[in-house]
Amino acid sequence: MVDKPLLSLRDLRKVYHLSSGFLGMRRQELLALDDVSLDIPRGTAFGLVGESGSGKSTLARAVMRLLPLDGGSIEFDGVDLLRLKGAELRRFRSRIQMVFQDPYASLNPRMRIGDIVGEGLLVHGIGTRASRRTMVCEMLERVGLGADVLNRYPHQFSGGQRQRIGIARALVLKPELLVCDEPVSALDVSIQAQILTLLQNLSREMHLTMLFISHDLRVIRHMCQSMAVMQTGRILEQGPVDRIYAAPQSDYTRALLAAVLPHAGSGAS
Ligand SMILES: Nc1ncnc2c1ncn2[C@@H]1O[C@H](COP(=O)(O)OP(=O)(O)OP(=O)(O)O)[C@@H](O)[C@H]1O
Repeated sequence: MVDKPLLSLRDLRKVYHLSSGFLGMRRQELLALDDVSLDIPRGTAFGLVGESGSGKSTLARAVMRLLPLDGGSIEFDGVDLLRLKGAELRRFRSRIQMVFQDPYASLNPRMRIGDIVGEGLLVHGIGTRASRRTMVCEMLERVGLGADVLNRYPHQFSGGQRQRIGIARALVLKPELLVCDEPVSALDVSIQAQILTLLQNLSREMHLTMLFISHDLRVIRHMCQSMAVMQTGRILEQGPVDRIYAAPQSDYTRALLAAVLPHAGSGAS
């Protein structure tokens, strides 16, 4: 029997309303998600690629329930996420966590690392003060940082280390779904592979399901089993990564592939 997907998106629709002209009198609409549907099986990584402005971050924010939608449904572990409110929604929030693109902007500069990583545990009322500290130290160790960082501040760390802190903050809650929105694109190339390997290892050890957003097709191929290609709010094609790399269906995907992998999809292996 095939497992039900952990995450199922059906016909997601998001319209941004933009004001322009004199006193913002002219209203324009931008369709950022245009009937987006996809399924992510439990324990797999699903890649989302597309150029800047194609709607990837909008999709991520919608899954995190950080943004109201204009249509569609989000089912997580068989539950309609868009219907949840209050305490029920808070419970679900700990099961879906996010790693952000910019480790400089996404960590509060005035908070100590121990408090940043432990904040989710506190908010969700998990553990005692002492057990939260233990969980935070263990998680920091798993991302390659020692307990000596607990009382330090984000500015004392490099970009790669800050992203490790962002990963620890997300994973200390032991989520089932991890949404990674361009988690390495703000980092030096030399650091990117280390962070991707860390995410891969933790994902395996913690049985994570991942929605992995990137504009870099090489990163998607490295990390994901299936993928979708987005353009102007629509999914152009989706399927197993190997199939899309070997036989892209759309000209847009072919062009994206040709830009980074000159031999992909050309029939050559
Ligand atoms: N808050 C907002 N208000 C109005 N328009 C927005 C808002 N957020 C995003 N947009 C627009 O919606 C479209 C999709 O943006 P989104 O950030 O989701 O794309 P993206 O694929 O993640 O791009 P990037 O890779 O640059 O982050 C873009 O045209 C963007 O300008």
